[in-house]
Amino acid sequence: MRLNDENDEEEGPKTMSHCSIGHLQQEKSFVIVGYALTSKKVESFLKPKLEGLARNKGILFVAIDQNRPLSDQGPFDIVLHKLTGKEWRQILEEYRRTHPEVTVLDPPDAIQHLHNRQSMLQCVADMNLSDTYGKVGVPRQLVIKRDSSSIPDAVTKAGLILPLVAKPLVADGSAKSHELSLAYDEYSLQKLEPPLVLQEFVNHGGVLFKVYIVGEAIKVVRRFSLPDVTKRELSKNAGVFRFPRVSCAAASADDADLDPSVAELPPRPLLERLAKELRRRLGLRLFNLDIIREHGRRDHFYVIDINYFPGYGKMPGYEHIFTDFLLSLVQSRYKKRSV
Ligand SMILES: Nc1ncnc2c1ncn2[C@@H]1O[C@H](COP(=O)(O)OP(=O)(O)OP(=O)(O)O)[C@@H](O)[C@H]1O
Ligand SMILES: O=P(O)(O)O[C@H]1[C@H](OP(=O)(O)O)[C@@H](OP(=O)(O)O)[C@@H](O)[C@@H](O)[C@@H]1OP(=O)(O)O
Ligand SMILES: [Mg+2]
Ligand SMILES: [Mg+2]
Repeated sequence: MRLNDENDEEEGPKTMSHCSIGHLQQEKSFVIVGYALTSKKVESFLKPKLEGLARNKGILFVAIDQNRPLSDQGPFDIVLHKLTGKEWRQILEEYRRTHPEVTVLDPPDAIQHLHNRQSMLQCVADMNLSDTYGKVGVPRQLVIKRDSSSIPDAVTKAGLILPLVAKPLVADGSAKSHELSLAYDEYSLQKLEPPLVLQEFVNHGGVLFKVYIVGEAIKVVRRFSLPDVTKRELSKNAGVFRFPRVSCAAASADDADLDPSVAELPPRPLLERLAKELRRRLGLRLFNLDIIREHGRRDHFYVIDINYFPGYGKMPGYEHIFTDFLLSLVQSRYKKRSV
C-alpha cells in the first residue's frame, strides 16, 4: 500500500480485514482509529481533507461494523463514537472493560450526563466560576417532569422571570430534543408536553459563542442567535413560539458587522479555566459549549447548552487540531506504559 501519497487525500474511508489492520498497526506504527458514527456525522466530520492529513501523520480511520462483535474488529488504538441507544452503550462498556489498552472517546456514562438538560448544566452551576476576567453561570431554570397544568404555579413559585425558553428535558440528539419554544406568558406553557426545562431567556445581543473543545485545545466562533426581547415586546405578546435551530446554521457571525460590545469574544483565560474544569468534572474530551454574554454586562456569561462530539466540521482548522489530539492520546499512553 502507498503511504504518505498526496493523491490518497481524496479517497474515502477504508474497510479492512482484522489481519491487515494489525499489520499496519505493527509494521508501520499506524494509529488505528475505529469509528462508529451516523452517516450524517461521517459526512460532516470525516471529510477527505481530514482523512488525508491524518494518513500523512500516520493515523488511519476504520469504520466499525455494528453487525460484528467489536472485539473481533481492529485492533484499535482509539475508538471514536457518537451513536445512541442502551445496547450500544453496553457494547462499549464491555469493550472498555475487556480492552483497557484502547482509548474510547468518550466514556458512555460521561456522555449520558449531557443527555439531560438539567444534569448537563449542573457542573457549570457547581463551579460558580468568578474571577477577574468575569463570571460564568447558568440561567435560572425549572424542571417540569409531568403535569403541564402545574406550570403557571410552579413558575410563579420559583420566581422565574419571563420570557422563558422551553427545552425538552432529554437532549439525546433526536429531532424532537431540538424542538425549542420561547414563551411570553406562563399560561401558554400548558400547551407544551413535559418533561421539559424552563429556562430564563437572557438578552445577549443576538450573538452567541460556540466554544469547541478537543482535549486541551479550545476554539471559539460566533454564531447568530435569538434577538433580544424588549420589555415592550414582552408586554404586547402572549403565547409560545417554536423556533428553529438558529445557532446551528452554517452561516457564521464571525465576519458580520456587529456591535463590538456584543461581538467581543469572552476572555481567553476565563474560557481556559472553564474548559479545563469542565473536562475534569464531565470526564469528557470532545464537546462544545454555547455561551452568551448578558447584554450590557461585559463580564457576565451564561452557559446555555453543552453538546457531545459537536459539528467539528464547522470549526476552522479542525483537521490539524483533531489529528494532533489523536496523536497526543497515543503518545501519552506510550509514555505511561514505559514508566
Ligand atoms: N437561556 C437562553 N437565553 C437566550 N437564548 C437562548 C437560551 N437558551 C437557548 N437560547 C437560544 O436558543 C438556541 C438553542 O438552544 P440550545 O442551544 O439550548 O438548543 P439545542 O437544540 O441543544 O442546540 P444545539 O443545536 O446547539 O445542540 C441557542 O443557540 C440560543 O440561540
Ligand atoms: O452531527 P450531529 O448529529 O452530531 O449534530 C450536532 C451538531 O453538529 P452538526 O452541525 O454537524 O449537525 C452540533 O452543531 P454545532 O453545535 O457544532 O454547531 C450541535 O447542534 C449538536 O447538538 C448536534 O448533536 P446532537 O445534539 O443532535 O446529538
Ligand atoms: Mg445549542
Ligand atoms: Mg444542544
